[in-house]
Amino acid sequence: MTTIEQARKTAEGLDHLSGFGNEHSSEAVPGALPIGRNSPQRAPLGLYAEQLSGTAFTEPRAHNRRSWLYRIRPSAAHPRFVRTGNGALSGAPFTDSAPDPNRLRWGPLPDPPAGTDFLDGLWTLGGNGDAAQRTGMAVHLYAANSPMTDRVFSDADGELLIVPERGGLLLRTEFGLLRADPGHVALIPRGVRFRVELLDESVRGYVCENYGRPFVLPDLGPIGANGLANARDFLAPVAAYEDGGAGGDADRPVEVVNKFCGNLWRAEYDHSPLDVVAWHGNHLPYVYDLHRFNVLGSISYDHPDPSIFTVLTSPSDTPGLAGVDFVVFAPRWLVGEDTFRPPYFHRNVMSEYMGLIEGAYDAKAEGFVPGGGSLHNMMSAHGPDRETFDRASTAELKPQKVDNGLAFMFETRWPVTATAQAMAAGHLQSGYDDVWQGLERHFRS
Ligand SMILES: O=C(O)Cc1cc(O)ccc1O
Ligand SMILES: [Fe+2]
Repeated sequence: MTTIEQARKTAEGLDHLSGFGNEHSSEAVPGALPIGRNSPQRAPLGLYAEQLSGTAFTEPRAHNRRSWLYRIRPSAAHPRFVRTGNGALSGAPFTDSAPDPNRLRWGPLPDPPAGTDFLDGLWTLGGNGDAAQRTGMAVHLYAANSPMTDRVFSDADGELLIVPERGGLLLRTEFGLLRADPGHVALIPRGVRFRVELLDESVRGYVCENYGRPFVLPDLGPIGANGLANARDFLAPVAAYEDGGAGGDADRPVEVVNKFCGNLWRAEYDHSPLDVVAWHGNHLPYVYDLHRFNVLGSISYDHPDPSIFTVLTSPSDTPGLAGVDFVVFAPRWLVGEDTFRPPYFHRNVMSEYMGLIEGAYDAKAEGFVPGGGSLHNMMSAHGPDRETFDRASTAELKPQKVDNGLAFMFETRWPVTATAQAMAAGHLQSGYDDVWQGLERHFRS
């Protein structure tokens, strides 16, 4: 069997635990989870007990995130980390180019050389804030064609929201296995070790690295108790562990790569750190199928603000102001009467990075393609391109199903500074401004 066939077989029919932010528990071996306490004098089955804290010990109960891991070796048993190359990955603060008020748009990342795994295939587009201050976010793209073999990654800087666009991923995490196909998203919490295997020859997608408060479901206010992303559709893994070196083979060392304050550090372990036999807690990885999103919208007139499409939000200290929102433009009906139905022209104090998972987006006739992305920074004027404006201004307003695409947005409170590599990239499109050329003067006084 090829490694892809093996990964596909493993990814078939994985068990899950459903719910968002829940206190879940799971054991891969019966009896591995202590009952009634976290730190018994001797943990069951000779395991080591270890707490992983995603929030300060003292944060309010409603925000508090931590998990208890029962593992073959404690995480503390590791050699010294040394700096390794960052590749095309970088972290906030982003200072290698000036924040740019122009509308920017990129085509997809070029295919990487053979043998590129998920970690080597990460390419930073830009971001804001400061990883060391635990504020802001980064936008990364990835393109890979090889599984992570004998190596594991963890990000101390933030949680990783992975948005596959091409090809499926099998994520082997400390908490167990998850699969993420295009149209699904996966979240790896801060500090959780994981390895990415591929379910297809070539994979590509987007990553939002969130340095700030962990993503939560948005409040629903007058919407009521249900709707948007429903909590029960978020799936955490069940416990699964590796015993020994890489792939369970004691003689194969494992490279553990840790992203810390923007840089990559590596250490060679003599065992896999994915050796958690049981766990309980709420600092957990999960997957979510974007097709499950319950899209709400206007059933009378006008185009609602896209905040109504928020899947996950990372709150700031200011109520209603997100460090970053993850927003999805999923298939939906448009029925607004006397309404310009596509996204309106606007200037926004928030900065908008958009990507396309499949198909097309209703504000752009051409040029915004799957795997590509656009950046409309703080106060930059944007909206429908000329072709879309002309079409939608004269369209017959019968009920219309928009079901030819899946787009998303990382909307953030601070301007996104693109990296120098993103500003110099061959796939940065020139002439993006032209999509708004030819919007004629129609004024009659
Ligand atoms: O710019 C965009 O395409 C995203 C967007 C969509 C929408 O429906 C309303 C506002 C907005 O910023
Ligand atoms: Fe916008």
